[in-house]
Amino acid sequence: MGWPSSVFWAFWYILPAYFANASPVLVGGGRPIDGGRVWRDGRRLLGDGKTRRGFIGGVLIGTLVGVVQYFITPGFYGSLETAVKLAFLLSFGALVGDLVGSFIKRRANLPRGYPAVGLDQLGFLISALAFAYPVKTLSSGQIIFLLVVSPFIHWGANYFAYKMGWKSVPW
Ligand SMILES: CC(C)=CCC/C(C)=C/CC/C(C)=C/CC/C(C)=C/COC[C@@H](COP(=O)(O)O)OC/C=C(\C)CC/C=C(\C)CC/C=C(\C)CCC=C(C)C
Ligand SMILES: Nc1ccn([C@@H]2O[C@H](COP(=O)(O)OP(=O)(O)OP(=O)(O)O)[C@@H](O)[C@H]2O)c(=O)n1
Ligand SMILES: [Mg+2]
Repeated sequence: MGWPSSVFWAFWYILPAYFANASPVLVGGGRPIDGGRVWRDGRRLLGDGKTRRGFIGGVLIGTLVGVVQYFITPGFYGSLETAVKLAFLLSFGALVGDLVGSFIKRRANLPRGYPAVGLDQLGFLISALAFAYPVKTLSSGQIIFLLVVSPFIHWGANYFAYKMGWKSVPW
């Protein structure tokens, strides 16, 4: 594979995780996953920014993106079943990583929405890659590429969402 094609397939592979991570901003809200509960340090388990609707909506949208991707490039996935499994694991993994990130942020006494550089941009990605690994993975070069470029895309996407009035902070 030449590098333009490696780069393309790396983005194509990770797209469900990107969608899953971005969707809660638009579809989230309502009851927080932690139900308002506090940890033994007296602070919220996850906080009000992690809602059940955002989580479920993100997993559904990310998985749906995988179905669409299958019909565009069936050869990349081999079967619809593989595409759905992969997209589900990438989406679920991304959102679990997002929850772990919030758990860590609350333990560090960072309020909801406060930036944690590294964690915010890479937590969801590393978790998505790990969950999806058993079904299909990328070359190590492609993984390193995603780790390097995703923070910039994440910042760009958040800035865009802020400018659109979808988020109250540009991170
Ligand atoms: C259909 C429904 C209801 C929702 C679709 C959601 C949607 C618009 C998905 C876009 C998917 C996508 C390709 C997103 C960009 C990739 C990415 C890593 C997103 C991470 O999500 C960040 C998200 C939440 O941040 P959090 O981790 O703190 O929770 O931010 C929300 C962003 C959006 C809802 C807007 C999505 C942004 C765009 C469509 C614009 C994308 C702009 C860029 C990629 C700029 C590129 C910049 C550089 C520097 C290259
Ligand atoms: N499982 C999720 C994840 C996100 N969101 C929505 O998406 C917004 C942005 O997500 P994120 O930046 O991950 O949350 P923060 O509010 O920054 O909270 P934290 O400090 O815990 O990361 C949240 O405020 C919330 O409205 C949601 O409803 N459910
Ligand atoms: Mg945030």
